[in-house]
Amino acid sequence: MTEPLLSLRGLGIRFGGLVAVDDVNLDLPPSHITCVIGPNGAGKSTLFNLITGIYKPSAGTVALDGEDITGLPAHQVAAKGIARTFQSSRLFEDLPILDNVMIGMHARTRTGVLTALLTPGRARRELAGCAEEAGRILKSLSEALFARRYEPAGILPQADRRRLEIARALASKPKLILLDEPSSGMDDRDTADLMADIRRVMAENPGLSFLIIEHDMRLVAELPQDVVVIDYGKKIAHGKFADVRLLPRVQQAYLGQKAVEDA
Ligand SMILES: Nc1ncnc2c1ncn2[C@@H]1O[C@H](COP(=O)(O)OP(=O)(O)OP(=O)(O)O)[C@@H](O)[C@H]1O
Repeated sequence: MTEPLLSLRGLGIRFGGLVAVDDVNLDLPPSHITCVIGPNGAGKSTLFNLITGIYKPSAGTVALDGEDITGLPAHQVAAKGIARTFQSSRLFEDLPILDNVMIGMHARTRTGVLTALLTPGRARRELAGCAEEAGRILKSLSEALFARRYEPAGILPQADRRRLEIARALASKPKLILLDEPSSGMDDRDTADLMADIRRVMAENPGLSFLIIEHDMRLVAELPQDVVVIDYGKKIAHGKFADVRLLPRVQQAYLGQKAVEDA
């Protein structure tokens, strides 16, 4: 079997009396799309926060490409190769679209794009190189977004905001991208475009994997190779969506015990 890209062992965190993520073991291969599903409050976002160093685990380990990254602060996790987007959009609304992509490079540039953007005159050469690369990334994701690259990000509709966030994540040259509910607020057409974007990004970036929290079952049924189901902080299933959705434990998590008995 291929060496896992991401490997979680016994991962958990408690907030006072609440065990929000409980003893999660998970291996994700490279070049793979996995969706994380589960009822509201199951612990999906908390799992992302543990993987990306926003929370320090109470138990267990996180390894990327065989390297233990447990407990590293978020910026170091990003530099190791894990990028993410959030449930709510986190763009710099007043900055141009292109600059929003360049900010994604901050984790891996020597001077730091942020410093360079904020102190004109310094690190000009590095900044010019970054702008060129950011333009290339943007163009590969969307010609239309590239054409509007000097307009402020704040004017973009929801689907383009998501696209721009993915471009910004790509700018850090990640091995793994975590997307938190990327299709929220999208109609069917936007969701279909989003899936096409993700497939194209995968094809253009060999080895890159996605871990995606999603509630939209059309996307979950179509896009990932595998699905992980979380309930009350525990991983209760992992496999093909067609198989996982039939498991009584999964149906119970979504519908409740009574509905399963009545079905
Ligand atoms: N910083 C925190 N302090 C205390 N409790 C927290 C904290 N973060 C999350 N929780 C709790 O952990 C549990 C899991 O929350 P989480 O947001 O991870 O769920 P989720 O599966 O992402 O839900 P949703 O699908 O609604 O976004 C919830 O009961 C939540 O209230």
